[in-house]
Amino acid sequence: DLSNSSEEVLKGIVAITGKTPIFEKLDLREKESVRSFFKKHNDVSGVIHFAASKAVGESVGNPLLYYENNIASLIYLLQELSKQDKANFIFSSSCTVYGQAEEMPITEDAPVQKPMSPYGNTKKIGEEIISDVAKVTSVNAILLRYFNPVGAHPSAEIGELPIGVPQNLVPFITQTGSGVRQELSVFGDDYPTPDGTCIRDYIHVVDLAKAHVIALQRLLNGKNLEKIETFNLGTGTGSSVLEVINSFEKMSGKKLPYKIVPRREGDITEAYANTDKANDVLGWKAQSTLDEAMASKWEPILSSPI
Ligand SMILES: CC(=O)N[C@H]1[C@@H](OP(=O)(O)OP(=O)(O)OC[C@H]2O[C@@H](n3ccc(=O)[nH]c3=O)[C@H](O)[C@@H]2O)O[C@H](CO)[C@H](O)[C@@H]1O
Repeated sequence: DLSNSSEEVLKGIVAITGKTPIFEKLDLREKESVRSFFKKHNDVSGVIHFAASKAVGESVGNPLLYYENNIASLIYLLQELSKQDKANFIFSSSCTVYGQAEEMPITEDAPVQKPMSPYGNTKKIGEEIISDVAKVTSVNAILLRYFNPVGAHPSAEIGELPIGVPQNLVPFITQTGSGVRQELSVFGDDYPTPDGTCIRDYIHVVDLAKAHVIALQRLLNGKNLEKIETFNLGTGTGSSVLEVINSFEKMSGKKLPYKIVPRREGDITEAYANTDKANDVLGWKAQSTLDEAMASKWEPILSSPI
């Protein structure tokens, strides 16, 4: 889900633990390979689980791919982890579990709703599986509900480079800005928001990555820890689609060709986070503004080979 920040997370883990992570390719959908990995490495102190698919549209067309990739792999991991005396698990969840929340900003206590897509449903089901397992096993888990991750690492070595036509707003903007795409479509300007376009909470991937390092530290430290904890990871600020476009134009100095088209099915009007719990309990706060995220060095990423 967040492969573009895993390098940052790994660097953080090295800094915290002083240990070099083991790099090993592993197919989590293969129960036997998960089992043999844990047999070989019986001293795994924590797992951050990023290995999931995240394209909403693709999940509607191929739900079983999503249930296998996202749910089967999670079950195999938890089966092995729960055999350990002590196990720490961090899950990439999503604000999609809130659906269209009634109140903004959204707190972690807001009711979870059945998501509109199989992708979203894998996040909701994933959270439920982890909670059930954590209640009766050695597994301690932190569920991180990401809002909308954007931006790239300053090294420009990691960033978002979707294969094919991007479905998400920011990669579509950067590709339009660089001329790969001719024009951006804005999905609806008749929403009940100040400028009529949808509102989201865009969080810089590096801020998001740092939250994982802190969450892992919290699990390893174990102080005042509950078996299962949930945190919103957002900036706390909502931005409309037109505001994101304006920010990109300001930071890149490029004019972005766009047209207003009808609403995209399944989009909610607005979602932005109340981040008090993450601020207070994790001691984490997003540092980057939308402008800083939009100023990410995305050009080298776009021109790099897939
Ligand atoms: C409901 C749902 O499952 N949401 C997922 C989707 O969030 P979102 O649907 O919020 O992310 P997105 O980047 O696809 O869209 C953000 C906003 O931009 C608008 N837009 C998007 C593309 C475009 O070409 N033109 C345009 O106007 C869109 O209508 C929305 O209002 O993807 C995210 C991945 O980063 C997360 O996985 C979210 O869980």
